[in-house]
Amino acid sequence: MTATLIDGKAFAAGIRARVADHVTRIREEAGVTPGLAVVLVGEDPASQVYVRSKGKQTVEVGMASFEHKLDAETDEATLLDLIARLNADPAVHGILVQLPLPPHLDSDLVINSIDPAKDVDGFHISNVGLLGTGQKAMVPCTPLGSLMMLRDHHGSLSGMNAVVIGRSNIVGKPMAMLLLGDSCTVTVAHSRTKDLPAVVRRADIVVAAVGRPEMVQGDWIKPGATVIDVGINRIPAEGGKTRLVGDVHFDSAVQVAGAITPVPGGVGPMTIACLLANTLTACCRAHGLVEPEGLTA
Ligand SMILES: Nc1nc(=O)c2c([nH]1)NC[C@@H]1CN(c3ccc(C(=O)N[C@@H](CCC(=O)O)C(=O)O)cc3)C=[N+]21
Repeated sequence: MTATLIDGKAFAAGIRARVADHVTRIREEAGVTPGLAVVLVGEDPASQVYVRSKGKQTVEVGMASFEHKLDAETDEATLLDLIARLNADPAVHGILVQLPLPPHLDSDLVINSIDPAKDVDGFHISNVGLLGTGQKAMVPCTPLGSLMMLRDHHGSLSGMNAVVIGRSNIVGKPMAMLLLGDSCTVTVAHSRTKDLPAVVRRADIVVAAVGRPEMVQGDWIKPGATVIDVGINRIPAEGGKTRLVGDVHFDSAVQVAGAITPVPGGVGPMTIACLLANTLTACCRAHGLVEPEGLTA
């Protein structure tokens, strides 16, 4: 038996269509256009590609896109000054500072200087605290997109055993909070976890977010489990080319799992779709407008 493929690319297109509808509606009813500002420091080529595709999709759903590219040597005061201006700009409802920042910049300080109401990444300490206590927050995009696919596939997640592999602030920890919020029994595994394969074998839901290409093997997966592969790793391929793989060894896992997300075309497109959804949500909250349904946690 082979697993059902969870098509993140198609799912994300559906979310963008719903976002676009709601954007039209609030423009007609309230004369408001949501705006997303993306700040990129330095010239990492992968980041540039990613920022360009976010900008394009932002415009496609009818929102305003503001891109700020600063050179790699930008000092902290200059970056904080830009964030202060974006915080004060009524045309900007969402602010994303592309991570990682160059090492001379303190990313915690930078993120915590963003107005929490505009923090569409959900990385500000206020949003982390709100999510952790079950209050209305801006929810990090990758975990939110992963949760949407899980809810869509299963209906209720209540009582399921979920194992999150990875404890990062951007994926592992918020993913664990969201799964707990949906009444899963959650285990957060990481590089020091003893007998990781045995821990993963207990899971009805596996979320792999470690950043190690193809680490999770098919024989670690409980038959019928749902596997969400958050990894996006570029590895060498034949003929001097490269290819994208996840943190899960897809060819072996697909034989055992009940459902699995592919890479590319799984979590990645959902991350961007949720960024747009969060920007719309932030805009609606800022203006006291009706929020779109089913696009938040
Ligand atoms: N503050 C901040 N927030 C982020 O959300 C953030 C960030 N910084 N820094 C960089 C990472 C990376 N990231 C991706 C999102 C979508 C795809 C994506 O759509 N990938 C496609 C494939 C793209 C390709 O072919 O290269 C896919 O998986 O199908 C990839 C990477 C968001 N990030």
